[in-house]
Amino acid sequence: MTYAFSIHPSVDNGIQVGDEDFAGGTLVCRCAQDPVRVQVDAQSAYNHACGCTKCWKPKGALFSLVAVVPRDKLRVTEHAEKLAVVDPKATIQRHACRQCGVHLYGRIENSAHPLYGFDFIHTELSPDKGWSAPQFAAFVSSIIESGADPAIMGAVRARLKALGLEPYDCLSPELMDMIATHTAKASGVLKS
Ligand SMILES: N[C@@H](CCC(=O)N[C@@H](CS)C(=O)NCC(=O)O)C(=O)O
Ligand SMILES: [Zn+2]
Ligand SMILES: [Zn+2]
Repeated sequence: MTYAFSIHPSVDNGIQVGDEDFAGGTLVCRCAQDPVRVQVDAQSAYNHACGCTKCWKPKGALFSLVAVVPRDKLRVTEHAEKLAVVDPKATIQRHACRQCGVHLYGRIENSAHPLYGFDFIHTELSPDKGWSAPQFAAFVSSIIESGADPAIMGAVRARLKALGLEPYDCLSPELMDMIATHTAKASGVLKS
């Protein structure tokens, strides 16, 4: 079966399973010369497709693939001088290569944020194999904000389901519950 759209090149032909024993690798930007390199000393978690307008997507893809790692397990090892924050006002500070445009990592600097401590990465930027597989699709309706025809949404959701990526219009229930629990504890509604 061929489709008129690409969810993402890493999943269009089926999803590769992750390796339980994988413990991290390198992310490399797309510059032919002097690429930015980021060392991640952890397996990724919560890997998912994100349809929002802010997450970096390869050309032609409707979705980004984005995962998290602990922020203390990520460090820029080469050409940090090429990085710039895409939108300094955003919750997630996305550090992109000014030359080739890919986002090397996103970081939350507000320590009160429910997802503080997670850095956001795109494992497709790594030559290493074994990163955790995408599990669900988030912010699916948001692809319309990037120009997707609303008429294809039924087909997009059906394709995501067929790939095993349950579509949600915000984050997955597990993550939404985690965020709400953090908020309820911060306000005192729940005991911490
Ligand atoms: N509909 C909006 C949704 C943006 C959004 O809320 N993105 C989520 C998923 S990445 C988020 O957590 N954003 C925080 C941020 O971008 O800093 C869009 O597509 O721009
Ligand atoms: Zn680059
Ligand atoms: Zn996103």
